[in-house]
Amino acid sequence: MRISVVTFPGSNCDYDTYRVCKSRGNQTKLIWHKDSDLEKPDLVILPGGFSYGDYLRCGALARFSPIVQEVIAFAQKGGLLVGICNGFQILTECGLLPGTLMMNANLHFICQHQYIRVETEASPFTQGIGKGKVMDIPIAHKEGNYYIDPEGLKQLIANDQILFRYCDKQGNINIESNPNGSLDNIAGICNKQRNILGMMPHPERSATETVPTKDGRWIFAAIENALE
Ligand SMILES: NC(=O)CC[C@H](N)C(=O)O
Repeated sequence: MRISVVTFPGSNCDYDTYRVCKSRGNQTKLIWHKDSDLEKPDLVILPGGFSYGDYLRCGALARFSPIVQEVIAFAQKGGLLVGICNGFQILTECGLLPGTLMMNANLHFICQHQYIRVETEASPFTQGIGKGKVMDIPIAHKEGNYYIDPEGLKQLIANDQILFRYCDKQGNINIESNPNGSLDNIAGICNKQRNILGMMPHPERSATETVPTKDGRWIFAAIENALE
């Protein structure tokens, strides 16, 4: 499949994401944020990093980059769009995903291995992985504390939009297995139409032979199968 990975000034996971996508046999391109052409992708990824230095609020300035209009148009036509970490923050800033990502509860940047649980298979990003599957996928962020108002949370649950929750090795979801204070241990969600994924953990950092955990590959494989 054809994948476009967008680079913003300050992105630092763009090349990792590019490399993983390419190594899996996908035709992959890096697209500069000032470009206005996504080059006909099947999947667009907004990678992690510190776009515009995280000034103001993570993702708040990146949403004004020229390419973002193309990304929105692509997603509105049903194209598959994934925002990882800073990419997730940008998607909430654009209004493509509901809720917001606040400062971590402990006010620190957290970089660690993290277990997350697949909450539903009903999405192109999780199909075939298995509901309840526990995956070790690293996190690295300071503003990953997901929040949405009570009505919004009700909608997310009712529409089965919560794809991943933070958990422990056994899959238990509780305050101890919540690294950043996220409401309801939410680690990743999709939109109502189910073509946009935002997640704080980094699947691209756990998808190659050279790293100790490879669970991110489940997510790339699910998307590839969905687009086959
Ligand atoms: N790895 C990332 O994408 C980090 C996102 C953002 N800079 C934060 O610290 O929250």
